[in-house]
Amino acid sequence: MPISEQTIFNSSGNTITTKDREIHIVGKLDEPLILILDNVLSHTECDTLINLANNRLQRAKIGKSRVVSDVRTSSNMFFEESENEWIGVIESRVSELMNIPISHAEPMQILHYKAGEQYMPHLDYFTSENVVNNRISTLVMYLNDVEKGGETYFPSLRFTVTPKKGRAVYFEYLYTDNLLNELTLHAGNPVTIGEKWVATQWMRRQRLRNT
Ligand SMILES: O=C(O)CCC(=O)C(=O)O
Ligand SMILES: [Fe+2]
Repeated sequence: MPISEQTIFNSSGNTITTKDREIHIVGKLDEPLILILDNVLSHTECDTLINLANNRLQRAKIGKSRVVSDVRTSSNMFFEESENEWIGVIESRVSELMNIPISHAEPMQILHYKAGEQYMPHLDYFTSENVVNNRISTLVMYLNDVEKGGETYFPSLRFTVTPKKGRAVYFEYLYTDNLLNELTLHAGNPVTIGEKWVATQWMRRQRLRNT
């Protein structure tokens, strides 16, 4: 199939050099564009994100805001915009990598899956009519190695990404051909052994932040 549509991400070459890091493209699907990127985060950054999130997840669990859903059985939390130096550094790297200004970024999400937990197939963009400022791209960053299971799976493409500490999977869904957008349907497979931590960054078409 000839490649026809323009992408947001400029993925030529094997490495992407951001201001503070050399990121490696270790796998790629052309259309819809899906990239597997290694060395997006250092191990120290992964550990720090997990530690910062861990306290807040535990607190969230006893709050009444915790809704039980079958679609996603994992627990989540969101960091405030650049709430500390770690988040600030990671957000600016991610914005440079995703080729979208940080003002278009949603708050970074942390997800924690225990053994048996999963995220059923879903699209990251909103499909209701008249959506303003929809999501356009996603970066899922793996914060730990998962002993078994927990892959990110694209069922329509039959494409699987194995979690690895510091690795990320990138995909975008701003195609004119909506079929390409729909092909980004994805799931977090059940974690079979161990646990799984990810950080998700979603980008919007237009500005979302005031800063
Ligand atoms: O956990 C995963 O592998 C996928 C996470 C995801 O789909 C999301 O955060 O939107
Ligand atoms: Fe998702």
